[in-house]
Amino acid sequence: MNEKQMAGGKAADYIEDGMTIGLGTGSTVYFMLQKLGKRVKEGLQIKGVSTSDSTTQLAKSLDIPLISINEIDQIDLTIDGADEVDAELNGIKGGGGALLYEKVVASISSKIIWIVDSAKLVESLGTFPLPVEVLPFGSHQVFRLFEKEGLQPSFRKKEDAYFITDSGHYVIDLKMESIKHPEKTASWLDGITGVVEHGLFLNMADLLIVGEAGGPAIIYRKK
Ligand SMILES: O=C(CO)[C@H](O)[C@H](O)COP(=O)(O)O
Repeated sequence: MNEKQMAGGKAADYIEDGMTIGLGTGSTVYFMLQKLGKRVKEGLQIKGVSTSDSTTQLAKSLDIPLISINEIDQIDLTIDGADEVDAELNGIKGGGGALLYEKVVASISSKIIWIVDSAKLVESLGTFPLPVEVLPFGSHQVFRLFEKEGLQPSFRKKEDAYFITDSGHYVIDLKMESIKHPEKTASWLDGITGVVEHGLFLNMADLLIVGEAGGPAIIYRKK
C-alpha cells in the first residue's frame, strides 16, 4: 500500500454516520473517497460537500451523496490533502488548483483532517511554489507586483493556455523558497486587490495523517 493510500484510507475511518463531510481534492483524497464509497455502499449515511469539479465527478461515480455548500452553514469534518505541512500544521495547498473552494469549505468546518505522504512534511513552508488565485482582469499588474517583490511568479499553464480554476480564475505560482513569517505573507496577499485567494492555510488543520512505512502517523495540532 502506498503512503497516500494509507493516509486516505485511515482518514475515512473518522467519518461517522449522519455527518456532513467536506471532500477535498487531489490524489490522496482519491483514496479516501474510494474507502468512503465502500462505506456508503455498506450503509453509512453521510452528505459530502465537494471542493472541485474533479471531486464531484469522482464522488458521483462512487455513489457518495453530495449536498451544495449553499444549503448548509456548517460541515462536521473536512478531509483534504496538502502540498506542504510544517510542525505547527500550517500548510500550503492549491497544487491541484482547488484552493479557493477548499478554503471556503475549510472555513465552515468544525474539524479538519489533512492527509499526506511523508514527502509533504517540511521544517518551514515555501519550497513548494505558493499558489495565488487571481482575477484574470488585472492579473498582469498583480504578476508584475510579485516580480518586483522578487517572488519569481509564473502563471500556471495547461497545454500552453492559462490554467483556469473551477471558478474561472488564473493561478500565479510564487517561488518563495522559505516563508519566514507565514501570517505576514498571508495578510499581505489578502490585501492585494485582484488576489482572490492564496494557498497558505494557517491554523486550520486539527489533525494530520501521514502515510509512513511503518503505518499511518497521527499528529494533532498543538492548541
Ligand atoms: O490543495 C490541493 C488541491 O488544490 C491538494 O490537496 C494538494 O495539491 C495535494 O494533492 P495530492 O494529494 O494530489 O498530493
